[in-house]
Amino acid sequence: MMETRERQLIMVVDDELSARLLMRATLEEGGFDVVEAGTVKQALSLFESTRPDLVMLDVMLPDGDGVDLCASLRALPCGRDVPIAMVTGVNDDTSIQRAYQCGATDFITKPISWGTMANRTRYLLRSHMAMRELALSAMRARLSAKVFETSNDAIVVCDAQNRTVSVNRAFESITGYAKADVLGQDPALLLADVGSRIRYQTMWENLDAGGSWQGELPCRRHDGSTFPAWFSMSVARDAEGRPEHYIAVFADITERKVQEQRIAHLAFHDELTGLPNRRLFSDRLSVSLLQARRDGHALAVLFVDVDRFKNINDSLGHASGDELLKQVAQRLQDTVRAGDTVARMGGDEFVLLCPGGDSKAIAARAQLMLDQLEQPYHVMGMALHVSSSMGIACYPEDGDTADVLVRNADAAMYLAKERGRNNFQFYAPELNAGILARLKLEMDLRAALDAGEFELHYQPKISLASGTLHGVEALIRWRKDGAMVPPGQFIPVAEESGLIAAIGDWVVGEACRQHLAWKQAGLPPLQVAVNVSARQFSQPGFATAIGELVRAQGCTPDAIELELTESMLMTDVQRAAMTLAELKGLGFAVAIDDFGTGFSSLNYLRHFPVDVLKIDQSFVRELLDDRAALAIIEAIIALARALGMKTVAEGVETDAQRTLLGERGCCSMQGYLVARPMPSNELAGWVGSYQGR
Ligand SMILES: Nc1nc2c(ncn2[C@@H]2O[C@H](COP(=O)(O)O[C@H]3[C@@H](O)[C@H](n4cnc5c(=O)[nH]c(N)nc54)O[C@@H]3COP(=O)(O)O)[C@@H](O)[C@H]2O)c(=O)[nH]1
Repeated sequence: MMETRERQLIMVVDDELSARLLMRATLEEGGFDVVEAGTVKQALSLFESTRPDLVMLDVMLPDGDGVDLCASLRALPCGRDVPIAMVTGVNDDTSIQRAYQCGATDFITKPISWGTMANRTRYLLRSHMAMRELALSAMRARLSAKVFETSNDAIVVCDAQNRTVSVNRAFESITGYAKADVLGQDPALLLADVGSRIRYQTMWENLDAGGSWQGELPCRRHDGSTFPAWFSMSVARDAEGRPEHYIAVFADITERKVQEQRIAHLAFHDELTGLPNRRLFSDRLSVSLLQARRDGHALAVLFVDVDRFKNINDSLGHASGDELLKQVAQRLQDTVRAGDTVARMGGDEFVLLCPGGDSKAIAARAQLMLDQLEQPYHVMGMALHVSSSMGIACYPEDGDTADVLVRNADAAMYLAKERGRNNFQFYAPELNAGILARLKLEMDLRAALDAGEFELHYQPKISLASGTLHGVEALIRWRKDGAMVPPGQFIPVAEESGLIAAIGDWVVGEACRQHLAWKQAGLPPLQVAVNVSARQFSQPGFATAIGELVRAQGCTPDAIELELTESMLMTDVQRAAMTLAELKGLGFAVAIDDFGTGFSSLNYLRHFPVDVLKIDQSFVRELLDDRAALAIIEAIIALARALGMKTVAEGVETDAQRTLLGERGCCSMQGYLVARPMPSNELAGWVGSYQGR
């Protein structure tokens, strides 16, 4: 209210009208505005509505006591801070005493000196204002002192000559200096070294130019230990703009620096082993390549992969796997020379950068490393025998960028795996993308078998005459990274690499297990047909081995039908005939798959103890449109009949195909018309709902 008024407002409270009028006239003439009240009641209401800057209050009022009114005004929120002058008789000591207790500011004694009244009022207002400002600045000073003392940051105040005039408690605890040690001193005594003194100079230049500065300065404590400090410096100037005080606020940022360093370390290092990570390795390799190019030196990149690491991780747990990786990392570090870099690329893959050296020297070092890596590891109380494989790419012959060298070393590592693991291979340009993809697929296949990523799907086989279900064909599937890989994409690779033997054994074992499971679940006896690869069939002792495998599962061989192809039998007819005889002797059923597509000597066929000829789906597909296809099917059916064999038509997709096959005397069929291959858990439901059509 006061700010918006042009003249200060005085409230005069007196029961005598003449006294009020006189007071009004005097004050208005003296430059004030005046409001009047004659009673306590009027005074209270007028005070609240006008908020005067000063109150002149007579002690005697008709409806109460002026001293009580003073107390009531003070009790109002807007009355706490208004000067109240009591107008009283000279000898009224008791009233004066009481009035002071009730919050009166001053006294004007009667008879009133009207000539000095306006000046007296002005003085009253001014002194009240001064008192108020004094109280405010005292409060601010108390606050500043409190902030100064309780701040967690150290505060140093220096005079214009940069002599310390004040420090707070945080300064003492951070630096270990007592206040007495530093008063009058240049705070430069805190600086840790020459470097920080140079920065201190820069700080002064900035401070003089801009009035403030922020930055890091390494400092030394009283006990000689050092710490990084973050400073905020400012200048307080006098009215003429001359520096009066320099104020430095600083914090010990040791902890923050440790955290920052940790974060920076993590960005470039592997958390498990502490080795440089892919990013740092790539940086170092790029720098080394620049040097090698400039100096005409060679360098080698060695890619190391722990053999069968997944097995260890899966069987012994991740904690053991981690421990093993840490030990591998340590051994690699122990074998490299100063200037080499060992990094972890992720998983069980490590990579080394070895500047200089010819391929002979690199080979010797690679062998040394492999020897070290092959020594037993002691993990969680166990001795683990683990080897590693290594691929090497050299600059300049195998690439001249970091990416290419690492990629080629990786490719060479796959070759080392392919060549039996626990060896190193140099990159060769013949290791092109196609070969690499195949090598990778092969490695993945090995891992898939260990990881249980294969599953069997089953396709029902039904009698064409009765519609009854009499067996299923087991077809392998690979569940890789959530997607299903069809066998056509991996069986050929499994065959070439020899992995098919292990996969084939798994298929037979799984088929037996499932046959028994369905039997126990009350399903009709379902003979399971499994596909046998040429490589399996040609293995010496195949019949005995598969017989033992089936019995080991608790099955009899008649639960299994072995599907072979014509070409398998025709490669070495005599051997094939003997193996077939053995298989038959053990009780297995045998079918010739895809019959009619390969080269068969019908003469030999009569010596093969085979139960079923499977008519290839290529003939079935053409059956209705191509007379030749129908003729071949009729011939196969006739041949089978003559030799006492059954026939199964594959890939039947339409009713017309099924009808025609039935009319021509084919015994059984399988195909999408009846059911697609399905997982074992779906088959039980399918059997329940199958109507036998
Ligand atoms: N050595 C092993 N070989 C195996 C094994 N499991 C499968 N295979 C061989 O892979 C080839 C491809 O098999 P797949 O992709 O499973 O295809 C089979 C059927 O799904 C498919 N089929 C069945 N009915 C129909 C149909 O109505 N239409 C249509 N277009 N396709 C159909 O045909 C394939 C049957 O193959 P097969 O009876 O074996 O000739 C394949 O050559 C398999 O032999 C394995 O465990 N080991």
